[in-house]
Amino acid sequence: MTTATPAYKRILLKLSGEALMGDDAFGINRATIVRMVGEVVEITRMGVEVAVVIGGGNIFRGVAGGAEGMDRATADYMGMLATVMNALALADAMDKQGLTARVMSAISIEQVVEPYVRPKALQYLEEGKVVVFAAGTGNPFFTTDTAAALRGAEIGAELVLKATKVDGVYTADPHKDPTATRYATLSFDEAMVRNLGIMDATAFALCRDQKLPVKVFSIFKPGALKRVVMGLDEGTLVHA
Ligand SMILES: Nc1ncnc2c1ncn2[C@@H]1O[C@H](COP(=O)(O)OP(=O)(O)OP(=O)(O)O)[C@@H](O)[C@H]1O
Ligand SMILES: O=c1ccn([C@@H]2O[C@H](COP(=O)(O)O)[C@@H](O)[C@H]2O)c(=O)[nH]1
Repeated sequence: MTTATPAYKRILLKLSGEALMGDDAFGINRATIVRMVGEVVEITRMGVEVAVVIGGGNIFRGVAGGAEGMDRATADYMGMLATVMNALALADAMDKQGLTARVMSAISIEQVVEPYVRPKALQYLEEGKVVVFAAGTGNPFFTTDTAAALRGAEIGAELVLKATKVDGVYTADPHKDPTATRYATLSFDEAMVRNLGIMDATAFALCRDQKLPVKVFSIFKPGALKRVVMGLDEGTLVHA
């Protein structure tokens, strides 16, 4: 364990699936996942208990053409399965860097990964293992951001860290509007009223009701994850 004192004991890290692509058009970029896991290793060495919810955009958007015109719920199950693939890749990369990771799935595929059982997840976290939550909430019509809010509340995380491609919440999508400016902090109500597309309203509402703050930051900025965990000024804080 390093001497740096973290500001949080237990966190829920939401990793964007699209961030796993690195500069590739879809899929998982090996160097990118290795680098991201390296940052997770650093914060676990500080004694922080880490649970991860992984998105599926890197795989699911790659097959979205095939899902066009499909029944929405069926397409959503495909999306959830994509997150299981990402979770397996992430846990494998974690194991290779000396972390003990356990993947828990919200949908039952027991030959592949163990099912999500809350007391078991809590036990793993207390043992210092990283828990990777796969398959989102297990329900169609939701997102992995909502899964992050849900699991974060269930495990008693002190903060949800949304690790993404942008370095915070902007007045508009910065990829579409170059004049957009970044908030240092804002409330859940402001984020919902202004319809800021960084997270869906269901996720924001759940975090607001559970008084679970969210930090949005760039996973591409080296050291940013550690800075957030240290309580330093990084990204955007969304609060109740
Ligand atoms: N107001 C805003 N501030 C910042 N980013 C925004 C905003 N509105 C939309 N975005 C977009 O949201 C994206 C972040 O969402 P991200 O892709 O991480 O989410 P996701 O859909 O949860 O992940 P996944 O790739 O796993 O589906 C940014 O890349 C940015 O383009
Ligand atoms: O609880 C959930 C979580 C996800 N989905 C489906 O999976 C894809 C990928 O998740 P992202 O949050 O976009 O990374 C999502 O588009 C949904 O289709 C779901 O149905 N339920």
